[in-house]
Amino acid sequence: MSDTPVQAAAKNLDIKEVIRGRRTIKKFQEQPIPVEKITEFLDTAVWAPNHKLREPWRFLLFREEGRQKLSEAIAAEMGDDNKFVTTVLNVPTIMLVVMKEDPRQAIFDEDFAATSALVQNFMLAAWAEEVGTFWVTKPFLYGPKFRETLGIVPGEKIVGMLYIGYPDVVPKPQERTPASDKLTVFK
Ligand SMILES: Cc1cc2nc3c(=O)[nH]c(=O)nc-3n(C[C@H](O)[C@H](O)[C@H](O)COP(=O)(O)O)c2cc1C
Repeated sequence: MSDTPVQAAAKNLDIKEVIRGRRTIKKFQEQPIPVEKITEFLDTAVWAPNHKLREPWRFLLFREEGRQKLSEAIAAEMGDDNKFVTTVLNVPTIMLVVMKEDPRQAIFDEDFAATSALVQNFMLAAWAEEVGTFWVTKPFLYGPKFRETLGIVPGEKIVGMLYIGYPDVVPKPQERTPASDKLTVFK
């Protein structure tokens, strides 16, 4: 059984510290994250709220030689001299988060929100174990040749490409606007 909030606090798992401390990591150490670790983070991430428990997501993971396939997909869409063709060969682990697109707008929106919550859960679960992530969105993720090469079919949306690895450089935080500046309270 999971810990109660009081038990979790006793173990010193400070969720606020993890949320505030997480940074987008762009420079990684070379060694890849074991697949078992990624699966562990995902098994935490899938506890994201999702309406009717549709669990509208699936995942494609690229590591070691498998990164070649992702590089090929980018080249198929963008040509060989695009910088991402080589960038993805140097990132230790990359994951595409794919969502099923419901034709009904309201359900699409719910599923997109749920999948985004899953991505944040994943990044926090990883950060809590000193694993860094970078959520990347680029136009080629929408390209038909890129998608076809990877078997992503019409009716599926790529919500994000995540770079994953042990951080080499952790950037300084960029301060956030206090929420109270954007808060309207009706009382
Ligand atoms: C949906 C999404 C897409 C993003 N795409 C990019 C991107 O393509 N390039 C980039 O440099 N950062 C991207 N980011 C990361 C943000 O730039 C980053 O979260 C922001 O600068 C704050 O830094 P922090 O995550 O370290 O707090 C993306 C973030 C989100 C949520």
